Amino acid sequence: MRPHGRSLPLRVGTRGSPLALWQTRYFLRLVSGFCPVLRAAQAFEEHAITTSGDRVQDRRLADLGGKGLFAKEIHEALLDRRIDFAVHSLKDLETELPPGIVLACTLKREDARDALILGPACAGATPDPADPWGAIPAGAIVGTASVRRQAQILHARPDLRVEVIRGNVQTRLAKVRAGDRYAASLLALAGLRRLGLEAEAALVLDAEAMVPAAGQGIVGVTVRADDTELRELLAAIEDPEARAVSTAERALLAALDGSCRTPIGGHARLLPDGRLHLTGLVARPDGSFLLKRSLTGAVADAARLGRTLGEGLRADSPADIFA
Ligand SMILES: NCc1[nH]cc(CCC(=O)O)c1CC(=O)O
Repeated sequence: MRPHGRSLPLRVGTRGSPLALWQTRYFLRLVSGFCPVLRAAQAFEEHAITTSGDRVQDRRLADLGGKGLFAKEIHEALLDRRIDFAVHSLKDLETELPPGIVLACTLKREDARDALILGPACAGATPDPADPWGAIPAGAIVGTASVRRQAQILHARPDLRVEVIRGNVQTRLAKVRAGDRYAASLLALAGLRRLGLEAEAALVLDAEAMVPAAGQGIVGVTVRADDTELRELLAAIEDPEARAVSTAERALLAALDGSCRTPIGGHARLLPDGRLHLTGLVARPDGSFLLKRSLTGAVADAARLGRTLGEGLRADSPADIFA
């Protein structure tokens, strides 16, 4: 397959962080491996785009009401035809895309789990998978900007304090290592692996102990809905398993319709028998309420599975969570 009559280079939009650029190059390797015309040195042009989310320094995205803050400027560039497609961390991409933009493909998932990062205050403690929080001293500060991680930590360890930590993966690791504020933090194992920083993880948290975010570890590519040529090309490199699990997870998220202030987790996996197993979590940010449930169903029903689980979780959560 080749993009007929298309002028090269194809322009790919991405955020500018080291992880975003890694993901973009990974995607470009995949497409060019599939399409010989795109193997030429000048076939692609990277457009690093600073998003509103990147400008947020010290606040929680939740406090800015910001769904889609990491993608707004990228969507605009796509609709304005300044780029041809865009590469995203799926977990940062809102469930409802702007009209005219589609999620054209999802790439093979990297590990979806969160990793525990321990600073000098936890030195000497040997992390125990059976008691993942045991290595963190009583009353210590855990740095995270994610209400999902915050709620699950505080539910397990109400004595801990959570403070916002921001910046890209490397910045956050440096802040924990400095040891002057945060005793520990949590990061997606996927990001650490892709940046060659997996050794920074003291422990990988089981997806049941710390339910990951919907789409975590999956790279998604968006294009204009009317760009049939690129949609076809991208469909060819789609990973069907990543599509199935992300469809279930994103339908769960959409059904819960939480704001960014609502701690929500969603994680699906394929069972050996080929069915889809989806776990969903809803909580209060302070961890005083936490509801976690799972459902199993057919891959063909991924969206319905997510919606059903989401609606059930919503119905059985106290009203203040969705207020
Ligand atoms: N919100 C930031 C973000 N978006 C995607 C990843 C990691 C990579 C991924 O989940 O695909 C991260 C960092 C983190 O949560 O540690």
